[in-house]
Amino acid sequence: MRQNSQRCAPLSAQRLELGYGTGRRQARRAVIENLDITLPAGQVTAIVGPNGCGKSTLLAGLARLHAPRKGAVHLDGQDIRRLPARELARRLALLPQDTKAPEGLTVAELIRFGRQPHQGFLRQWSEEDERVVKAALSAANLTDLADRTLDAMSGGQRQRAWIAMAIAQQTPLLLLDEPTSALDLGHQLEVFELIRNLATDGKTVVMVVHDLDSACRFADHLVAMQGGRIITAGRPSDVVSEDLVRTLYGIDCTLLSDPATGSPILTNMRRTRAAVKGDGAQGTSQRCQTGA
Ligand SMILES: Nc1ncnc2c1ncn2[C@@H]1O[C@H](COP(=O)(O)OP(=O)(O)OP(=O)(O)O)[C@@H](O)[C@H]1O
Repeated sequence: MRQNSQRCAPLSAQRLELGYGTGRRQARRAVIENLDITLPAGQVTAIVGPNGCGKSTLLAGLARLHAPRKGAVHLDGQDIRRLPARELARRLALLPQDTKAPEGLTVAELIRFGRQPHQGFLRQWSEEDERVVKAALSAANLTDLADRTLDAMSGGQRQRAWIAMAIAQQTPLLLLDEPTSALDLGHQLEVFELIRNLATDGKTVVMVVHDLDSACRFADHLVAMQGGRIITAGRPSDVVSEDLVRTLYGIDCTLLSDPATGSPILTNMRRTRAAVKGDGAQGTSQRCQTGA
């Protein structure tokens, strides 16, 4: 399941700096600073880290929603600033954390938007588009809800509809910001299995995830961020340690190995004394080995 090629790294960033605002209104402090990252092709990468450390900002920067203040993002070796918008949308899909759809839009209509990069003046809606939309509905287990309007659905159902739209875009690369945040345990598992299947089919998936156990179980590659920087990256079983959990979250824990999958799982969690006193995870931030 995890033997996919690393023949090329489709997405990477070099010395990336990202921040908010422009001109005089530009916030002085960058959110992401001097960051290098390479996302392994055909694999699932999970980006983890505490609230506000810059995960969503990084994902948006990788998808060209934020222009870098410094550095660059490369897709298959090309600077993404040079790619025409339609071409970028055929190669990379981003599912942001905050999604908004026009009132009254149905699930099927939303998913059809995913086909837009494949349409054109000479290329109208086709049977192939219809087949892809049906397959995306089925993959997200939404076939029975295809005609339901999004505003009449639960948060979890809506989240699956947006994932289906990203799937219908049929890009080799998917960037998913907290794709399971509104889902119950059963649907979380369903979405993570779907993500694994996408990687088995050769796609590269990058997801921001808060649940470290799920990140370890379903990702091949884990990137841990703190304060706008990557503090460690690699195979989950190589990089996740009790020290890392303490550094990131201000939590002491006992790390065990899942008897079924061998991936690290967190047990016996309690907040560190520093966290209880209000120092959060910051007091231990330098104790973890760095290196992305
Ligand atoms: N539109 C914005 N304008 C100004 N600052 C912003 C904006 N969006 C985010 N920030 C700031 O950038 C920093 C990183 O935010 P970001 O959303 O990337 O973090 P995150 O790691 O994804 O957080 P979370 O886990 O809570 O989703 C935070 O300090 C946040 O306040």
